Amino acid sequence: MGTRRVLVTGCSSGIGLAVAARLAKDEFKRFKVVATMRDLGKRGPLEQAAGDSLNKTLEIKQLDACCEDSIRECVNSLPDRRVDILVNNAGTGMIGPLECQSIVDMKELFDTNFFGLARLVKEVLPDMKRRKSGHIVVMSSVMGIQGLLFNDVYSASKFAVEGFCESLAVQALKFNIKTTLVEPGPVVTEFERKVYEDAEKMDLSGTDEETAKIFREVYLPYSRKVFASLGQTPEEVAEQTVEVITAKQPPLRHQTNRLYMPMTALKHADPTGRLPLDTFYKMIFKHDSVFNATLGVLRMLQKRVGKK
Ligand SMILES: NC(=O)C1=CN([C@@H]2O[C@H](COP(=O)(O)OP(=O)(O)OC[C@H]3O[C@@H](n4cnc5c(N)ncnc54)[C@H](OP(=O)(O)O)[C@@H]3O)[C@@H](O)[C@H]2O)C=CC1
Ligand SMILES: CC1=C(/C=C/C(C)=C/C=C/C(C)=C/C=O)C(C)(C)CCC1
Repeated sequence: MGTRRVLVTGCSSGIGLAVAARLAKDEFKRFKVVATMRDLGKRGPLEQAAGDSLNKTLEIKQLDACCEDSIRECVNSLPDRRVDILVNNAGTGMIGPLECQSIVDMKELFDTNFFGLARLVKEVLPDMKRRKSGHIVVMSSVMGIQGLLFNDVYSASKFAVEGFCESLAVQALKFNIKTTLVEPGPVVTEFERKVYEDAEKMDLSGTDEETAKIFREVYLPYSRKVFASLGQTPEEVAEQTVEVITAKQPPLRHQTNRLYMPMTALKHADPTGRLPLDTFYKMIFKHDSVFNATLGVLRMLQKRVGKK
């Protein structure tokens, strides 16, 4: 197989940056990376991470996932408009009590996380179909499989992403186009910094005192603990994304964090939904005993399997 052109979105930081740099530095030089970001003023960290590969196996282009014209302009600028692999990574987070979040902000989140994907796929799919080859790789989340309290809107956006890809994958396969949803658990990136910074500043006067207290005193500290104990690096997620891209038969879904898998497995273990609901309830509201015990078990597992 010759060199494959990979278009990655959201490369100014985090997972997108790590994926673009990792692909560009591939020891077998299998990829030509088109690393995109909406604000080229933020290209510094990627240029640094790309090192010698910059302007050789990696080029940086402007692309805003919320703007069809910018997507078209970027794809039109590529020889034959050819994108062999799309890594749809651009996305943002949002946490907090629903009553404190505006519909405008929710729509903005969906505009990036869901409609951004729809715009990108609409742009590259027809050419992939004509060529009868391609791979659509999408940065979803464990929250695309399973909701988490105070992540209602973010989780909904990732469920939308999952439904979209699962539906499209069947038709795509008919044209020899592969689809993969990469599903990371917590990853230590700007994403984490931004959501917690927003949460600290959040005006909680729109909700009742009990909910505000649960968010501030239970959810925030515990979820931060989860990031600290289970959080992966963007490089770990990038490594697994490359494995998915180079697999002979790429999976439809790939969870990157083995330590988070017991959580997502609950969903499939009980179709009534009671098991994950009751377990999460206990972990959160009876956290002193159950939550700490769970973290203890996960840490033990972590030592055994290595942090993956
Ligand atoms: N971090 C985590 O815990 C997890 C993250 N994910 C998913 O991984 C993906 C990457 O997130 P992560 O690397 O962690 O977070 P970062 O905040 O570090 O990176 C997000 C990237 O998306 C870009 N972006 C946001 N909006 C747009 C847009 N409209 N057009 C183009 N680019 C845009 C950001 O650009 P800019 O700098 O301009 O804002 C940035 O480059 C997201 O889809 C996220 O949902 C999934 C599971 C866990
Ligand atoms: C609070 C809490 C949890 C937190 C999970 C977190 C914080 C997951 C974050 C995932 C992210 C950030 C995905 C991004 O797409 C658990 C472990 C489910 C157990 C129940 C209590």
